[in-house]
Amino acid sequence: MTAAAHVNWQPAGWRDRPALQIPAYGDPRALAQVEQRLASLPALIFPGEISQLRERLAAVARGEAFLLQGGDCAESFEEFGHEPVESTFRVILQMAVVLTYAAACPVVKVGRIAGQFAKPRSSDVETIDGVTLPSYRGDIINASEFSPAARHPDPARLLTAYSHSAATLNLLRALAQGGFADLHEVHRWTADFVRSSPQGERFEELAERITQCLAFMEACGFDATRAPQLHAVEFYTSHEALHLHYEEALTRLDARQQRWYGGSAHMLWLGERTRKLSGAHVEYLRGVQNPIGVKLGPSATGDDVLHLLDVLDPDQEPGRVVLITRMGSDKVAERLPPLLQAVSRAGRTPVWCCDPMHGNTVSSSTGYKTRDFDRILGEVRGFFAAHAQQGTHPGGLHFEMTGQDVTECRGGAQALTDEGLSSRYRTACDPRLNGSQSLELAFLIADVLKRSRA
Ligand SMILES: O=C[C@H](O)[C@H](O)COP(=O)(O)O
Ligand SMILES: C=C(OP(=O)(O)O)C(=O)O
Repeated sequence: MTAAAHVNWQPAGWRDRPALQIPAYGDPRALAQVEQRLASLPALIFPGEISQLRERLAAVARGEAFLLQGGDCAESFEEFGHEPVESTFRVILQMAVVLTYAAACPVVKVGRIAGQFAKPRSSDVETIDGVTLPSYRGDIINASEFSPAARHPDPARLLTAYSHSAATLNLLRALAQGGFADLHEVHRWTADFVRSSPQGERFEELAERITQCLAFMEACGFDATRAPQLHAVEFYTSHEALHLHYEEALTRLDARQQRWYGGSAHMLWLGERTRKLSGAHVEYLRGVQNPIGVKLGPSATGDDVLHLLDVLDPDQEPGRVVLITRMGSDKVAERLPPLLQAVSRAGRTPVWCCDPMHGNTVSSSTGYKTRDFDRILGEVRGFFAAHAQQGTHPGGLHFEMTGQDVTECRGGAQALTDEGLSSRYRTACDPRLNGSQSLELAFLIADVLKRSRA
């Protein structure tokens, strides 16, 4: 958006629009105090980083790079600590290495992390054994425990979300820049529980080839100390911009460019349930400079997408919008091509990204929300096939995943079944791929990506 366009935009402008999925707070004064406090704290990210990510995404849109976005469905205050952050970071690194090696193209790494605390829900209430309470909406709003006190929206949680995000980001910056992500350390990235699995062994072979390549190049005189790309990675954060009180309070004006930016994450996305043109979420997101993701489910039409692009990206800026399609494995072949055609015909070149998680959620016979590994892979294959047919660029993938050894999605080489789900089902909301399933998927997708780029 040009600087002039901001004349008609203010961070609080969303308040005049219907704001879906944000609960009413019982004590508006307490909420306002928290907002004031947040507004006085430093932004978590800086405008230069946003510009850099926009450049990287522009390369993805041109077909010169690939986007990998992944992380928790919902981050949790209780599970917070070094281990969950490091394990997710290392699996994203592993997946990125697998994809980079196969497709010989740079992978832009974006975590659903350091702020993914608000969840849109299908129903406002949950009923258990005849008791009805407000739904759990993510730790920034209420707690998942099923009691009236826990489900009450508490404004103090916004401050906790901010401090958890700041600490997570601090760790991510250290992991990305401080030696852990050095390509010479590639052998150390595999978690113990994955190491002896077929995908762990396959990764070890790849790591060995990379190590040999580095040794060969260094023997030929290549000075690795002068190649910063080998020693550190760029890692960006993202979350759904759902809780607009939080987002507004962290919005800052970049004095140099006279443009607003969202200071809570590098990339923000608009959810499938809040993408109505006249709604508060679109109004907020149109005014910030961050790259904007837009979730598109099976009901989205070509016109819906074009109208959203007109509002969110009126100047057709490279790297501004990432269209994240989540159709379901059974619908992707029918629903995706009309969107690709409409957008191409309009001469638009957004990043196209596939979220194979949210259209593939089912209930297990044992009462858990789950997703099947094969259907996840099926949607990814359908995404690549639709792009190949339409001549558009399949730019990236978006996963709900964790580096930990959870049992939330069925299938994969681990052959998790309904009965196995209960042993380590820990998600606060939707089922995630575990570290082993994520790596397995990366190897399978690497083959598809390689063919698509060839
Ligand atoms: O992550 C996405 C949504 O918040 C989630 O799928 C909603 O789940 P629900 O349908 O159980 O509310
Ligand atoms: C809520 C999410 O997705 P969607 O808006 O696609 O349902 C999500 O990615 O957390």
